[in-house]
This record gives sequence, C-alpha cells and structure tokens, in this order.
Amino acid sequence: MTVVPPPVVELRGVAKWYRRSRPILRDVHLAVRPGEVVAVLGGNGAGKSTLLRIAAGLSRPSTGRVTGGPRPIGYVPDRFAAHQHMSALGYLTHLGRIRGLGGSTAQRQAARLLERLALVGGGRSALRTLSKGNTQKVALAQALLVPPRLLLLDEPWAGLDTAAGRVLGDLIAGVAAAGGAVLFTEHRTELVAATATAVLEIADGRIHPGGHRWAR
Ligand SMILES: Nc1ncnc2c1ncn2[C@@H]1O[C@H](COP(=O)(O)OP(=O)(O)OP(=O)(O)O)[C@@H](O)[C@H]1O
Repeated sequence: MTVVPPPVVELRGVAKWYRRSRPILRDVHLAVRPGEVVAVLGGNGAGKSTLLRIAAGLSRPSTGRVTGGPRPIGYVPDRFAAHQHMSALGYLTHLGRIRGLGGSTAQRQAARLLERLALVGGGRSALRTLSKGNTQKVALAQALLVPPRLLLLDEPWAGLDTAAGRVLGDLIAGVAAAGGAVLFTEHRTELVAATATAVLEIADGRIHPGGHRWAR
C-alpha cells in the first residue's frame, strides 16, 4: 500500500480579491507534498504571483485557509530589488546569519551557491552593479541558503543564461530529492516539462489540473 505523505502546504477554498477588484483567485484547492515539483501556468495577471505570496504566508487569503507553512521557506519573488551597496557575498552571509546559520557556515554556503550559479564578477560584486540575470542568481541563492522545506519560485528562470538555467533545474531537483516541496511559475512550456512533476493552470481565478504528469 502506498502511503501518501501529508502536504507540506495546503490551500483550501482560497479566494483573494483586493478592494474593488474582481476576484483574483476563487475557491483554490492546492496541496504540495514532499518531493513534488508543481508548476503553475497562466496568462499575465492570472494570479500566479498572488498564489505564491499566499502560499508563502506573505499575503492573506480573503477567504479560505492555508495550512502547513513549514520552516524554512525559500521564496524568490517576481521582482527582487537589490539596490544595496553591499556585496553579493556580504548580503547573502548577512541573510544566512539572520536565518540562524553561523557566520562561517553562512559565508561558505553563500559562496558555494554563487559559484554554482556562476555569478559573473564573483561574490565581491556590489549588488547594485549586477545585471538582471546576475541579480536573479543572488535572488535564487538567498532562497537556498538554508535547505528549504518549501521552495516558492516566481518565474525563476527570468534573465538566466542557459548554463545557470540548467543549474537551477538541478537545484530544484535537489530540494525535491531531499524531501522538500517546490511550487513555481513559468511561461515556457519546455522548462515546465523538464522540471515539473505536476502542472496546474490558473484561468478565471480557478486552478485547473494540467492533467499531464511529466516523468522526470
Ligand atoms: N496589491 C494589489 N492590489 C490590487 N491588485 C493587485 C495587487 N497585486 C496584484 N493585483 C492584481 O492581481 C492580478 C493578478 O496579479 P498577479 O501578479 O498575481 O498575476 P500573475 O499571474 O503573476 O501575472 P504575470 O504573469 O504578469 O506576472 C492582476 O490583475 C494584478 O493587477
């Protein structure tokens, strides 16, 4: 008998609207379990980022419930502002310490991720000088400093070159293999097909199962 593990995060009957807005999400039911990599598709403005923010606990549903909310959560937002004068390595080390790592572990982990993602110019580069793709590498590294039980990625391939894109695929697979759950948004179907174990689509505020499961 196969035992289905409990969801890492679960949304039950979630709806979201902003003042005077149409409902962005309606009656969304979604469960992401350990080892799953779930892709959320949908057109511009469909509500994908809204869904991720709710799953992250950053935005409250107007109705419905979110259960789970494990720690640590890794979250890469659709826009990562990095205007600081700090270096990439200094910034990530600082964040790692805030998240409970010792100073040298935080620095080692930050350096390892930046090297793996091949941050151009290296970790000493000031954040505000980084190109879009290199800023995205820092955004990804901050989400992975502490191995997340839930990894939420909003269009994580945006701006990445091919090599870094492949590394991202490996990092996502690594989180899932370690028993983490991953929920990501993406428009490019080839990236979804190569990465996701399940696909959902948001249309009219409702979640529609993609129906297709791609074997890894
Ligand atoms: N704070 C807010 N106040 C009012 N409306 C908002 C707010 N945040 C998002 N919206 C609206 O909610 C809708 C869904 O936005 P969301 O960013 O979730 O879409 P998305 O599917 O991620 O879009 P894209 O693919 O363009 O990134 C949009 O119409 C947007 O304008």
